[in-house]
Amino acid sequence: MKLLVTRRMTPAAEKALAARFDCDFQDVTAGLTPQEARQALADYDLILPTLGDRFTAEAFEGPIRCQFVANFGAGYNHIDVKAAAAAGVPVSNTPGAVTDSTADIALTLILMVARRAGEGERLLRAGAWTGWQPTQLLGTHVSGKTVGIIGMGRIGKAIAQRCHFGFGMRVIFFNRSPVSALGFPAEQIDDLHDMLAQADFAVVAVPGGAETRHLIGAAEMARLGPQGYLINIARGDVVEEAALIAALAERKIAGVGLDVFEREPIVPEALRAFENAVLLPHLGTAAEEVRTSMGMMALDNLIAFAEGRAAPNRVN
Ligand SMILES: NC(=O)C1=CN([C@@H]2O[C@H](COP(=O)(O)OP(=O)(O)OC[C@H]3O[C@@H](n4cnc5c(N)ncnc54)[C@H](O)[C@@H]3O)[C@@H](O)[C@H]2O)C=CC1
Ligand SMILES: O=CC(=O)O
Repeated sequence: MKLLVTRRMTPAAEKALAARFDCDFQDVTAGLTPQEARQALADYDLILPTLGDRFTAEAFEGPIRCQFVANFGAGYNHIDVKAAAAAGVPVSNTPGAVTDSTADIALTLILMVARRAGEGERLLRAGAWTGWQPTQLLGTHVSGKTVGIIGMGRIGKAIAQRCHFGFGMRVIFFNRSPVSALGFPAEQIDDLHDMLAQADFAVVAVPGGAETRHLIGAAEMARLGPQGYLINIARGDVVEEAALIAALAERKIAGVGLDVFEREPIVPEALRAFENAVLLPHLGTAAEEVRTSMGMMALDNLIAFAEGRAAPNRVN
């Protein structure tokens, strides 16, 4: 079967994919446009896409040869999975493989923004460090503070674990359905605004898509308050970027740590200008082993489909 892999993968993942399927590895950095996605659906039996490839409803409107789309990544908001199902194309993702590394990046952002690490490094690299001072670059102590997690799924739980066991933090969370048996103390709060008002660090870990678009806007940042930090490792458009820029300018929140942006790879100049904004280029899963595991998981789904078995991570 002919498989389109829309980006280059790790050598181990490419080797495993090429051993099983007739692969075209696209050596590009830009994602597929809806027109290119439509062409790919017409030309290939199988597709392994990733975020940035725009498999919109329009992409599924043309003639379709493709029988299975195995997304490389946990988030699949770039694929219209309802349109895919209507066109008879099953879609899978790679949950679990991404969990620990993405939780680690959330903790990286919490620590960097609270302890002003980016700001300190910029100062040092600029040759402006004059030596240790008792009152220089004073940040916020993370241990013992309250973390409020929005979306207590796989990644949310892994973040909560790290915060509880690693930093002795109080854990509170908001989730659309009840969550139990976490194995450590954590309080579910059903009102997002109430939860934000209690949080020192609010961490966004919900899936992207129409339901969560701009879930965090001006009103939510006002609830977090001038001592509160906002962290987003989920999808950029869950946080209303214009409202975030206004909140930072008006000092309505203490700072922000972002791994994701509304219009990646565009990061507004206004956002880049804030010293209290830590900005990472979507590094959540950027570790060799993790990207290989993601590739292997996508491959497992493709093999299951090709052998007539149920794909383990089907989402539609
Ligand atoms: N920065 C990065 O590199 C990465 C980002 N991600 C993003 O993280 C997201 C979450 O991943 P997982 O934890 O594996 O997913 P998951 O499906 O295990 O967890 C999502 C949680 O959010 C909750 N939820 C969904 N909609 C909600 C809403 N409207 N309000 C409140 N709660 C809601 C669900 O009930 C679930 O508990 C992915 O969909 C992806 O977009 C994932 C991996 C890496
Ligand atoms: O953003 C990455 C993903 O796996 O989703």
